Amino acid sequence: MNIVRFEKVCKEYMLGAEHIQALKDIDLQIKEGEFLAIAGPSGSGKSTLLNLIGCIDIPSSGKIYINNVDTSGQTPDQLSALRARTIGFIFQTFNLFSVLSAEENVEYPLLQFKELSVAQRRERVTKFLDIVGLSKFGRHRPNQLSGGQRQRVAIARALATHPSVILADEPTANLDHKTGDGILQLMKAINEDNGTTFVFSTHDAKVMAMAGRLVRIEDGQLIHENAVMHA
Ligand SMILES: Nc1ncnc2c1ncn2[C@@H]1O[C@H](COP(=O)(O)OP(=O)(O)OP(=O)(O)O)[C@@H](O)[C@H]1O
Repeated sequence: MNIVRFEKVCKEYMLGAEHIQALKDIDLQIKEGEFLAIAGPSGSGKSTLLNLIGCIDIPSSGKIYINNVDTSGQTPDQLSALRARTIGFIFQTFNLFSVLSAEENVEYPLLQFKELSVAQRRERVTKFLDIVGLSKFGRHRPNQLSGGQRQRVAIARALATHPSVILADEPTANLDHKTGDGILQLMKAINEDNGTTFVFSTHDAKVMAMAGRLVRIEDGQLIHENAVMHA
């Protein structure tokens, strides 16, 4: 099943009087269970594309379907509910709450799901901190964790809501090579073990090489796609 479908999607920004065409006629389909990299140089449109998939932003024209739901017909409230239930986010700067412990950071997005009991929330927190290898660090605050550990907390937080797809905007950009490698390996293992769909942007060739599928973007256009044989 397609989790994401873009049909002739364009995104324009106005910068003063200047018209910036950030994305042009993007046609893209992302299937359940993919481990997909979006690669391209700085300014090519990777973040814009991820923001549109994540319903953080809306297209100037074209259609975006998430789980076969046409997002163009949705109100801002409906879009934010769709986002909360369907999309997990991982950021290059981790974006954890510094005053909350690792456990509390993972629990935070679950607080809006009124159908979950306290026990069910705790169960998910324990499960996903375990999956990312941080069972012993639940009480630590972000400033008591390394960069790689912080990104692992962010991955657990993204997984906790059981999203259809996890979007990661340059998830290794602020990590040294070895730590970044570990984060990618972890995402890949979660993809293989649980079938979680990941879409991540990168301009790092080593990160691209780990993708199941690579989508290249340049000047706001998809230039070619290929399956990565050794992934
Ligand atoms: N809010 C905005 N207002 C105006 N222009 C924008 C805005 N956001 C992005 N752009 C422009 O759209 C284009 C694509 O930007 P985008 O951030 O998607 O690129 P990127 O590939 O993610 O770059 P990087 O790798 O440097 O993060 C760029 O020309 C950028 O300057």
